Amino acid sequence: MTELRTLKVALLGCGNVGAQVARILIEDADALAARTGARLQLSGIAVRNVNSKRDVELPQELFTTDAETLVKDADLVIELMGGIEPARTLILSALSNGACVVTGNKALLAQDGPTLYEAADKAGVQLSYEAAVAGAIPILRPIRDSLSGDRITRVLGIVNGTTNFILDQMDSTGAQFADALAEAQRLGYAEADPTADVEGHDAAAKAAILATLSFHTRFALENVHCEGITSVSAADIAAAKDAGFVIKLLAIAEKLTDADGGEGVSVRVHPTLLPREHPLAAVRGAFNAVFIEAENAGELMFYGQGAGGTPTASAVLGDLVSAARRLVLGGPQRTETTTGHVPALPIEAATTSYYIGLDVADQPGVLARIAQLFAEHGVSIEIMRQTIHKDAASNVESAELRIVTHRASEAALAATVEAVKGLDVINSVTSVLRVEGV
Ligand SMILES: NC(=O)C1=CN([C@@H]2O[C@H](COP(=O)(O)OP(=O)(O)OC[C@H]3O[C@@H](n4cnc5c(N)ncnc54)[C@H](OP(=O)(O)O)[C@@H]3O)[C@@H](O)[C@H]2O)C=CC1
Ligand SMILES: N[C@@H](CC=O)C(=O)O
Repeated sequence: MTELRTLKVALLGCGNVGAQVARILIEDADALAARTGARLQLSGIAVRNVNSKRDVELPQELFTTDAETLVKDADLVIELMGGIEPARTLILSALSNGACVVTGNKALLAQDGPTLYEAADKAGVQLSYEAAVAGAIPILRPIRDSLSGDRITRVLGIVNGTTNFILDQMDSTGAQFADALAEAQRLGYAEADPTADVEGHDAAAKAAILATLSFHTRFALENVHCEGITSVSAADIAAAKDAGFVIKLLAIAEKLTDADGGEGVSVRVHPTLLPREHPLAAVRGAFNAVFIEAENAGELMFYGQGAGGTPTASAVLGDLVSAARRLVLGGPQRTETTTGHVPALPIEAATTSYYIGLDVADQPGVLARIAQLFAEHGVSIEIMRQTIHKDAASNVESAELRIVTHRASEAALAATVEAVKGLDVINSVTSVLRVEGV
């Protein structure tokens, strides 16, 4: 039997994901060699502190704090440190040395992707990042390869496991936000700084990557309208539940055509109400799901574990085997193709349905006045439901009004809400949330 070639693999980071990647590289070495046609030898693991306790028991001699030297001698580099620096410099150094790089670092890709893609192209090596979007779900390769002969028109997804876990816990068990976040951190779903999750920045980075691949045009983080879940209250969740909805943090990238036939792409992340029977409403815990609409394929849905060390390691290993196979077979490495030039649209260009909760005086003619105001602003009402409450102490009755609109522009909705607030019969506007799937 011919001796297999050995490829040296440098691992940068040994946290939630890195530790599982190291474990699989060691435990499944023979199977990976058989699939790759080369032995993937873990040559070292760069960390901040070589003495930290790890989730997995690994040979101590593999650990180093000298990432620069480790990278210089590698055929393949896996970056799982996170953050911008030193990850960026180490990846650029690896690429310029001719190593293929696998990363899960969506924050870096969304901030400085073009520099990295260009460096990979220039060096003729592969830069892969399946793990950067939706954890274990194979989503980037299907978009880039399987759908490359089609035209994607819309991508709609739950792409952050931490926020889906938090919203699901709040909805199903009545958990407090802080407790649910602490549990997501304990389970290894959250980013090192969980602000990136709860403020929507992690989902926005993923939305930029999805939009870039789907529309063959580079979209950066500043092209993504981003709202996180910190403003979603327990009362919003309860009201949504009562009205037959569930709140999810959605990432949306869709091609829009204006009245003059001009095309653009709206990329946005925000909390969204979904009817409980909608397929994305059934995505629980840290699971993710991505819907794709394409002109010829129609509707596709991808579902699986969106966060966590072991599921994410699966995506990293898939990229590693694929890059190693190319090294074994020879020939050019895959390069990025961003041949399109579709402009990014501001949030004002997006249209969506809205849920509006109002606390109103219980008086005759109130509903008609409100409906009239919506009509005057060009916002058409799909559902209007009223529930009467009586304050036990004062005996005063008030009405809770729940309105779901047809699709309207952000600008029309904002103007409507402002006008509604000015009506003397309105006690308060209790929620304004976007709605999909009605
Ligand atoms: N967790 C998840 O579910 C997912 C994470 N990702 C991405 O994967 C990457 C890794 O995530 P995760 O494993 O959760 O992160 P962790 O915070 O758990 O681990 C980070 C690792 O990188 C090391 N590290 C950090 N900074 C440095 C530095 N300056 N020099 C040397 N080593 C450093 C740390 O060393 P030490 O241990 O010594 O502190 C640690 O081992 C991130 O980019 C994340 O966004 C992608 C998909 C899912
Ligand atoms: N923090 C991220 C990890 C995976 O990308 C998430 O919660 O989805």
